[in-house]
Amino acid sequence: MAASASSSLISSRSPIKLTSLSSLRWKLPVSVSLPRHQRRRASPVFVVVSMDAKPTVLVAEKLGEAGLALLKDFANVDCSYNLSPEELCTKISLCDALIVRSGTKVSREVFESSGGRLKVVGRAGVGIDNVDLGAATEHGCLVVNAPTANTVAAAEHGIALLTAMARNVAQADASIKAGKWQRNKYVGVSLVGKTLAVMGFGKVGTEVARRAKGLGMHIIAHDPYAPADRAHALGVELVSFDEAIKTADFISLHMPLTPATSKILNDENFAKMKKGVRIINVARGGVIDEEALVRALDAGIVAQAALDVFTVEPPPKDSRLIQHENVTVTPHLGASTMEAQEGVAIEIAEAVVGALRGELAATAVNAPMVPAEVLTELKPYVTLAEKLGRLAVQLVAGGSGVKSVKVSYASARAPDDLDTRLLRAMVTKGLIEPISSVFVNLVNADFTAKQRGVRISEERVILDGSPEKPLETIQVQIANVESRFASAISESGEVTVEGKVKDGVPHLTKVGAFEVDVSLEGNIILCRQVDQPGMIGTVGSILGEENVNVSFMSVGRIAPRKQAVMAIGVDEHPSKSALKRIGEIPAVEEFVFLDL
Ligand SMILES: NC(=O)c1ccc[n+]([C@@H]2O[C@H](COP(=O)([O-])OP(=O)(O)OC[C@H]3O[C@@H](n4cnc5c(N)ncnc54)[C@H](O)[C@@H]3O)[C@@H](O)[C@H]2O)c1
Ligand SMILES: O=C(O)[C@H](O)COP(=O)(O)O
Repeated sequence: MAASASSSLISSRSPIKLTSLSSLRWKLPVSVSLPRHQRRRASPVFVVVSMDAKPTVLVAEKLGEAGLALLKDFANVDCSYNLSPEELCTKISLCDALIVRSGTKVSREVFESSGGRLKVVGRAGVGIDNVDLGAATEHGCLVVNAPTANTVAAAEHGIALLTAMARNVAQADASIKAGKWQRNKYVGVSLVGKTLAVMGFGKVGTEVARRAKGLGMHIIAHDPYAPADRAHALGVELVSFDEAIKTADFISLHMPLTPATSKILNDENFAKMKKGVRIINVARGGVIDEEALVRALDAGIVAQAALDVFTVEPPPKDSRLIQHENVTVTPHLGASTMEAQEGVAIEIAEAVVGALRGELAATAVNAPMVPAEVLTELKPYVTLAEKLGRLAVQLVAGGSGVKSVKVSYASARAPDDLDTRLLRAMVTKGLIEPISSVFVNLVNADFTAKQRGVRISEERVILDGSPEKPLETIQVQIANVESRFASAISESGEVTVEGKVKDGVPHLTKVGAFEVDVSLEGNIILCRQVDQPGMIGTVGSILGEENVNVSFMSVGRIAPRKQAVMAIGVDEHPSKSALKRIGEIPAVEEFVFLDL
């Protein structure tokens, strides 16, 4: 049954070993062939597709052969290049994954057109500004990228543009091919001793700095998020944005395109630069206001620019910027070396195949990343969290809207040592999936809860003792609702369930004020009765007669011969008549069947 399959998770960006988590894959299909209710029960926290049928991967831009071979071993691969937006939207409903470079816009329409089938978008490169991340998250679609394989290629291209620009290589080449010999016109500038400002001291920026140092340049860098010690280790000084652009002879751009960096080089900032500054851009065209750059070139503030990327790609043929004689351009070639493209193809193919298999995604862009060792430890608690969510919501009476949920984690660990994002996502999944048609995973859990107006707060209860286990108990409480099983309401008025992990197996240990102990491996019947001899036998025999296997029974009572709650774990779904017979036992005051 579904409960035997566990959940698949997401990890940190650092390379990780997945073997210990391979058992986390869901075996049940989530493909279109299954009835909806079964699909919901089988849906993992993270991904993805049927392990029975081959998934389909649409490769929408050219990808290196080694990557294609990896994909073909696992999936049906449809290589369709140069699709129009309409064609992409039509095809996508038949695809489980999509792989693109920077030339394909993966817009909201693409996610909407996929009808929920698209589960992974792989960006074969770094920049994900062509993917609508918000829409991906809302649709529970994981976005992965290949952030490392083209770093050196981009840095080398930056240096190529820097040196070619300084010595007018492109212009002189065009001139000589036009039959001219203009030695005086193409006198260049030297690099040694000049100041280069690296804007964005990430992977590419760092490699550019390293190489430019070898050319004898003085390097400064601006990056609000880069650690100063990494810069110092390379002999690079981190400075403010203004200081960087005011003092540099050369400015090389290496930041992502974000709302904060969009058109960051504009009229106002060009006016602050040294007259005769030279600009290199191998990041994204949109970080420069291109019209302002033309004005700065015309005014002589910017002596030269070397650009690999443009706001619109390809740029209009008659663009003044492209045609400007002091501008050197290449058609977004930064990542285009044989080596980088093979590397990127392998990196993205591995990420996409892994994600489709339900393994950890080390390069997830739109999901919280939880380190692999934390995941291994949290695995049984992840299942517990989902089951408690499922139980709690089924205890709510129809018509009561679930709006306010509190999840309490009791642990001897220091709060910083326990990452609860994954557990919160799983409680959310458990709460929402039984009452909706939404597929909830780690990618879209917070969004889905917010969209449905469910506020999930978290509380840490710090326990004394040794913090060997990550958690002692997880408690889920739903406030301001009525319950189908009155005994599930705690003294403080919330539907309350609590559980713990025993020998690696999740157990329900509390319902309302009643302590019980039942393994959360099958389904559960909760009965409130007057505590008296023979009750376990009576209920057990009814279930036996109805061919329902009882896996666990536990009774929690207020006091002997007073009210008690019996929790019965059952392997099968009892028939209506079995449940009716239990309800008719005179001592039974209320009962509920809970589907896990
Ligand atoms: N031309 C190409 O073919 C090509 C190839 C590879 C990468 N790129 C582009 O280069 C850029 C850098 O890639 P990367 O792999 O080094 O990414 P990265 O994430 O490793 O580095 C980006 C750095 O920019 C910094 N940053 C963010 N906001 C900033 C701001 N407002 N000011 C200054 N710095 C800021 C970040 O802190 C980070 O350190 C990206 O835009 C990427 O798309 C282009
Ligand atoms: O962000 C990147 O990785 C580069 O811009 C490369 O883009 P490309 O894959 O379209 O060459």
